[in-house]
Amino acid sequence: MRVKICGITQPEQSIAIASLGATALGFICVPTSPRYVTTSQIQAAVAQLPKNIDKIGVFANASIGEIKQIVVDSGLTGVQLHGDESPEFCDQLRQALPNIEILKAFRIRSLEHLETTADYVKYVDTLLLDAYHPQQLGGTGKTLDWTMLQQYSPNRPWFLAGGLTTDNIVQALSQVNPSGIDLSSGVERAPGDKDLDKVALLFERLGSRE
Ligand SMILES: O=C(O)c1ccccc1NCC(=O)[C@H](O)[C@H](O)COP(=O)(O)O
Repeated sequence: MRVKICGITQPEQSIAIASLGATALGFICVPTSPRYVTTSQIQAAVAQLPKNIDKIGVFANASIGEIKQIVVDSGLTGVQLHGDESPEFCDQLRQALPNIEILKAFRIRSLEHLETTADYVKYVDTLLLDAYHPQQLGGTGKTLDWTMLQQYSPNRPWFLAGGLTTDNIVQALSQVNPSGIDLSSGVERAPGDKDLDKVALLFERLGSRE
C-alpha cells in the first residue's frame, strides 16, 4: 500500500520519513497554508530523496502555468489538485504535464458528492478522499465518514486521507480498502513539523496488520 506523508517543510525530515517507509511525500504549494513551502525549499528536499519516492506538490485552484513552473523547477513527480478543479482542467493539466502523476483530491460532504468523483477517472491517475471543513482546504485533522466508503470502488487507485492517526489507522483500514493512505496533522508536533516518533509508530502499526 502507498503511504503519503503530506505537509513536509524540512528537508531532513523528508529523508527520515522516506527511510521509515513512506512511499510518497507531499509539499504544500498553497500560499495560505501554514505548511506552505517555496520552490527552493521543495528543490532542497527533492534533491536529497531517493528516486523511488513520489514527490507530490499540493495545489488549490492554481493556474496550469503556475503548476507547470513549480513542477519543472522543483523536480516534483506528481501534482495533487486540492481545490475546485474541473475534469476539463485535469485534462488540460495532463496535456501540459504528460509524465507527471495527477491526483485529484475531494473534500467529501455526502454520498452524492462522493459519486461525482466518477467524472474524473478518465483524466487523473489517482483519487484522494479527504474530509470536508468549511474554512480549511486540507490538513484539518477531521475524519471522513468511513462507512460511506465501504462500497467505494472507483476505476482508479485512491488514497484515504483526513484525520488519520497512529490511533485510528488500523480501525480505518479494517473498514475501507484504499490503495494508499495520506496523513499530515496526525503525525506532526505543529503544522509542518513532523513528529518522527509518530511516523515510526505509524509504520509499526501498519506492519502489525500485514
Ligand atoms: O495541509 C495543508 O495545510 C493543506 C492546505 C491546503 C490544501 C491542502 C492541504 N493538505 C492536503 C493534504 O493532502 C493533507 O494531507 C490532507 O488534507 C489530510 O490532512 P490531515 O487531516 O491533517 O491528515
